[in-house]
Amino acid sequence: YGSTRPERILAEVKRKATRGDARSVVDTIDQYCRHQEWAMNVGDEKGTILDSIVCEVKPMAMLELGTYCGYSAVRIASLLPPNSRLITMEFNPVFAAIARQVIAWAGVEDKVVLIEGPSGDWIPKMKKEFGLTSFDLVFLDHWKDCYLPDTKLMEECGLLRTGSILVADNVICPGAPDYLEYVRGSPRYESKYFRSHLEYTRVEDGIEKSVFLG
Ligand SMILES: O=C(NCCc1nnc(-c2ccc3[nH]cnc3c2)[nH]1)c1cc(-c2ccc(F)cc2)cc(O)c1O
Ligand SMILES: [Mg+2]
Repeated sequence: YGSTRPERILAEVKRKATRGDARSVVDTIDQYCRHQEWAMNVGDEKGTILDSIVCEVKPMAMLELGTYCGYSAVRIASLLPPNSRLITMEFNPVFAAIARQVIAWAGVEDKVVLIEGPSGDWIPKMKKEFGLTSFDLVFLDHWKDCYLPDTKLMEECGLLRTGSILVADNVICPGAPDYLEYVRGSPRYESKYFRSHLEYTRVEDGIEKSVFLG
Protein backbone atom coordinates (compact mmCIF):
# COMPACT_ATOMS: atom_id res chain seq x y z
CA TYR A 1 0.00 0.00 0.00
CA GLY A 2 1.12 3.66 -0.03
CA SER A 3 0.73 5.49 -3.31
CA THR A 4 4.41 5.66 -4.28
CA ARG A 5 7.23 3.13 -4.22
CA PRO A 6 9.20 5.13 -1.63
CA GLU A 7 6.11 5.23 0.61
CA ARG A 8 5.70 1.46 0.30
CA ILE A 9 9.40 1.03 1.20
CA LEU A 10 8.95 3.26 4.28
CA ALA A 11 5.85 1.28 5.31
CA GLU A 12 7.85 -1.95 5.07
CA VAL A 13 10.67 -0.45 7.19
CA LYS A 14 8.18 0.60 9.89
CA ARG A 15 6.56 -2.83 9.81
CA LYS A 16 9.65 -5.04 9.69
CA ALA A 17 12.78 -3.14 10.82
CA THR A 18 13.83 -2.61 14.44
CA ARG A 19 13.75 1.07 15.37
CA GLY A 20 17.29 2.35 16.02
CA ASP A 21 18.88 -0.60 14.23
CA ALA A 22 20.46 0.65 11.00
CA ARG A 23 21.41 -2.84 9.87
CA SER A 24 17.84 -4.09 10.13
CA VAL A 25 16.62 -1.10 8.10
CA VAL A 26 19.16 -1.88 5.35
CA ASP A 27 18.30 -5.59 5.36
CA THR A 28 14.55 -4.89 5.33
CA ILE A 29 14.85 -2.63 2.28
CA ASP A 30 17.08 -5.14 0.48
CA GLN A 31 14.62 -7.98 1.16
CA TYR A 32 11.66 -5.90 0.01
CA CYS A 33 13.36 -4.63 -3.16
CA ARG A 34 14.73 -8.05 -4.08
CA HIS A 35 11.48 -9.98 -3.53
CA GLN A 36 8.60 -7.50 -3.76
CA GLU A 37 9.46 -4.55 -5.96
CA TRP A 38 12.73 -3.34 -7.41
CA ALA A 39 13.96 0.12 -6.38
CA MET A 40 17.09 2.12 -7.20
CA ASN A 41 18.99 1.66 -3.92
CA VAL A 42 22.70 0.95 -4.28
CA GLY A 43 21.73 -2.45 -2.86
CA ASP A 44 23.51 -5.19 -0.94
CA GLU A 45 26.18 -6.21 -3.50
CA LYS A 46 27.42 -2.72 -4.46
CA GLY A 47 26.66 -1.63 -0.88
CA THR A 48 29.38 -3.95 0.37
CA ILE A 49 31.89 -2.25 -1.94
CA LEU A 50 30.74 1.17 -0.70
CA ASP A 51 31.02 -0.03 2.93
CA SER A 52 34.63 -1.12 2.42
CA ILE A 53 35.58 2.26 0.96
CA VAL A 54 33.82 4.17 3.80
CA CYS A 55 35.59 2.02 6.40
CA GLU A 56 38.96 2.53 4.64
CA VAL A 57 38.59 6.33 4.29
CA LYS A 58 36.87 6.98 7.68
CA PRO A 59 35.62 10.32 6.31
CA MET A 60 35.02 13.21 8.73
CA ALA A 61 33.14 15.09 6.00
CA MET A 62 31.18 13.11 3.42
CA LEU A 63 28.73 14.14 0.69
CA GLU A 64 26.11 11.94 -0.99
CA LEU A 65 24.37 13.19 -4.13
CA GLY A 66 21.04 11.43 -4.59
CA THR A 67 19.41 10.33 -1.33
CA TYR A 68 16.32 8.60 -2.77
CA CYS A 69 14.81 6.62 0.18
CA GLY A 70 17.87 7.02 2.38
CA TYR A 71 19.12 3.44 2.02
CA SER A 72 22.76 4.38 1.35
CA ALA A 73 22.63 7.30 3.81
CA VAL A 74 21.70 4.80 6.56
CA ARG A 75 24.33 2.34 5.34
CA ILE A 76 27.06 4.98 5.29
CA ALA A 77 26.04 6.73 8.55
CA SER A 78 26.19 3.44 10.47
CA LEU A 79 29.90 3.18 9.54
CA LEU A 80 30.96 6.81 10.18
CA PRO A 81 33.42 7.64 12.97
CA PRO A 82 32.07 9.74 15.89
CA ASN A 83 31.73 13.50 15.16
CA SER A 84 31.72 12.91 11.40
CA ARG A 85 28.85 14.02 9.19
CA LEU A 86 27.17 12.81 6.04
CA ILE A 87 25.53 15.56 4.01
CA THR A 88 23.06 13.97 1.60
CA MET A 89 21.39 15.92 -1.16
CA GLU A 90 18.01 15.11 -2.68
CA PHE A 91 16.25 16.95 -5.48
CA ASN A 92 12.81 15.39 -5.17
CA PRO A 93 10.85 16.56 -2.09
CA VAL A 94 8.77 13.34 -2.01
CA PHE A 95 11.94 11.22 -1.87
CA ALA A 96 13.44 13.59 0.74
CA ALA A 97 10.40 13.35 3.03
CA ILE A 98 10.55 9.55 2.96
CA ALA A 99 14.33 9.49 3.42
CA ARG A 100 14.08 11.66 6.56
CA GLN A 101 11.75 9.08 8.11
CA VAL A 102 13.91 6.11 7.08
CA ILE A 103 17.01 7.85 8.49
CA ALA A 104 15.14 8.63 11.75
CA TRP A 105 13.83 5.05 12.05
CA ALA A 106 17.40 3.77 11.71
CA GLY A 107 18.50 6.12 14.50
CA VAL A 108 21.28 7.79 12.50
CA GLU A 109 19.69 11.24 12.21
CA ASP A 110 22.45 12.92 14.25
CA LYS A 111 25.07 11.81 11.71
CA VAL A 112 23.10 12.80 8.62
CA VAL A 113 22.18 16.23 7.25
CA LEU A 114 19.64 15.95 4.42
CA ILE A 115 19.43 18.97 2.14
CA GLU A 116 16.84 19.43 -0.60
CA GLY A 117 17.31 21.08 -3.96
CA PRO A 118 19.36 20.99 -7.13
CA SER A 119 23.03 20.09 -6.75
CA GLY A 120 24.00 23.00 -9.03
CA ASP A 121 22.48 25.45 -6.55
CA TRP A 122 23.81 23.83 -3.39
CA ILE A 123 27.40 22.93 -4.31
CA PRO A 124 28.59 26.57 -4.55
CA LYS A 125 27.15 27.35 -1.08
CA MET A 126 28.33 24.24 0.81
CA LYS A 127 31.54 25.69 2.24
CA LYS A 128 29.78 28.68 3.76
CA GLU A 129 26.60 26.86 4.81
CA PHE A 130 28.43 24.02 6.58
CA GLY A 131 31.77 25.57 7.57
CA LEU A 132 33.52 23.00 5.38
CA THR A 133 36.99 23.14 3.88
CA SER A 134 36.60 20.05 1.68
CA PHE A 135 34.98 16.59 1.46
CA ASP A 136 37.00 13.49 2.26
CA LEU A 137 34.56 11.28 0.37
CA VAL A 138 31.74 11.96 -2.15
CA PHE A 139 29.19 9.31 -3.22
CA LEU A 140 27.63 10.15 -6.58
CA ASP A 141 24.29 8.41 -7.02
CA HIS A 142 22.03 11.07 -8.47
CA TRP A 143 21.10 11.78 -12.10
CA LYS A 144 23.80 10.17 -14.19
CA ASP A 145 24.18 13.17 -16.51
CA CYS A 146 24.90 15.33 -13.45
CA TYR A 147 27.95 13.33 -12.33
CA LEU A 148 30.40 15.15 -14.61
CA PRO A 149 29.14 18.73 -14.31
CA ASP A 150 28.82 18.37 -10.53
CA THR A 151 32.34 16.95 -10.25
CA LYS A 152 33.73 19.90 -12.21
CA LEU A 153 31.69 22.25 -10.02
CA MET A 154 33.07 20.65 -6.83
CA GLU A 155 36.60 21.11 -8.22
CA GLU A 156 35.90 24.76 -9.05
CA CYS A 157 34.35 25.41 -5.61
CA GLY A 158 37.42 23.97 -3.88
CA LEU A 159 35.42 21.18 -2.26
CA LEU A 160 38.00 18.54 -3.25
CA ARG A 161 41.46 18.34 -1.75
CA THR A 162 44.45 16.14 -2.65
CA GLY A 163 43.28 12.67 -1.63
CA SER A 164 39.53 13.35 -1.73
CA ILE A 165 37.76 10.28 -3.05
CA LEU A 166 34.80 10.15 -5.45
CA VAL A 167 32.70 6.97 -5.48
CA ALA A 168 30.22 6.78 -8.35
CA ASP A 169 27.34 4.28 -8.59
CA ASN A 170 25.87 3.06 -11.90
CA VAL A 171 28.81 3.84 -14.13
CA ILE A 172 27.66 0.98 -16.42
CA CYS A 173 23.89 0.85 -15.86
CA PRO A 174 22.28 3.32 -16.46
CA GLY A 175 25.84 4.53 -17.17
CA ALA A 176 27.78 7.78 -16.90
CA PRO A 177 30.05 7.60 -19.97
CA ASP A 178 31.17 11.23 -19.98
CA TYR A 179 32.03 11.04 -16.25
CA LEU A 180 33.97 7.77 -16.73
CA GLU A 181 35.92 9.21 -19.65
CA TYR A 182 36.78 12.27 -17.58
CA VAL A 183 38.01 10.62 -14.38
CA ARG A 184 39.81 7.82 -16.28
CA GLY A 185 41.45 10.23 -18.74
CA SER A 186 42.36 13.08 -16.41
CA PRO A 187 45.87 13.24 -14.89
CA ARG A 188 44.17 14.77 -11.83
CA TYR A 189 42.43 11.48 -10.93
CA GLU A 190 43.54 7.95 -10.14
CA SER A 191 40.53 5.78 -11.02
CA LYS A 192 39.56 2.16 -10.28
CA TYR A 193 36.52 0.18 -11.41
CA PHE A 194 34.78 -2.29 -9.06
CA ARG A 195 32.77 -4.71 -11.17
CA SER A 196 29.38 -5.67 -9.74
CA HIS A 197 25.71 -5.86 -10.75
CA LEU A 198 22.75 -3.54 -10.91
CA GLU A 199 21.03 -3.75 -7.53
CA TYR A 200 18.91 -6.91 -7.07
CA THR A 201 19.61 -8.11 -10.66
CA ARG A 202 22.17 -10.00 -12.75
CA VAL A 203 22.70 -7.01 -15.07
CA GLU A 204 26.30 -5.80 -15.10
CA ASP A 205 26.98 -2.54 -13.28
CA GLY A 206 29.84 -1.21 -11.21
CA ILE A 207 31.27 1.41 -8.96
CA GLU A 208 34.12 3.75 -9.99
CA LYS A 209 36.43 4.94 -7.21
CA SER A 210 38.48 8.00 -8.17
CA VAL A 211 41.10 9.70 -6.02
CA PHE A 212 41.52 13.44 -6.68
CA LEU A 213 45.25 14.20 -6.98
CA GLY A 214 44.87 17.99 -6.74
O1 LIG B 1 18.46 7.41 -11.51
C1 LIG B 1 19.05 6.86 -10.61
N1 LIG B 1 19.40 7.49 -9.51
C2 LIG B 1 19.09 8.91 -9.39
C3 LIG B 1 17.80 9.11 -8.61
C4 LIG B 1 17.92 10.42 -7.96
N2 LIG B 1 17.56 10.66 -6.70
N3 LIG B 1 17.87 11.92 -6.46
C5 LIG B 1 18.39 12.43 -7.58
C6 LIG B 1 18.87 13.75 -7.69
C7 LIG B 1 18.94 14.41 -8.89
C8 LIG B 1 19.44 15.69 -8.95
C9 LIG B 1 19.86 16.29 -7.79
N4 LIG B 1 20.34 17.53 -7.52
C10 LIG B 1 20.55 17.54 -6.16
N5 LIG B 1 20.23 16.40 -5.60
C11 LIG B 1 19.79 15.60 -6.59
C12 LIG B 1 19.29 14.33 -6.53
N6 LIG B 1 18.44 11.51 -8.56
C13 LIG B 1 19.33 5.40 -10.67
C14 LIG B 1 18.69 4.66 -11.66
C15 LIG B 1 18.89 3.28 -11.74
C16 LIG B 1 18.21 2.50 -12.80
C17 LIG B 1 18.86 1.42 -13.38
C18 LIG B 1 18.22 0.67 -14.36
C19 LIG B 1 16.94 0.99 -14.75
F1 LIG B 1 16.32 0.27 -15.69
C20 LIG B 1 16.29 2.08 -14.17
C21 LIG B 1 16.91 2.82 -13.19
C22 LIG B 1 19.73 2.63 -10.82
C23 LIG B 1 20.37 3.38 -9.85
O2 LIG B 1 21.20 2.78 -8.94
C24 LIG B 1 20.18 4.75 -9.77
O3 LIG B 1 20.87 5.43 -8.80
MG1 LIG C 1 22.44 4.20 -8.00
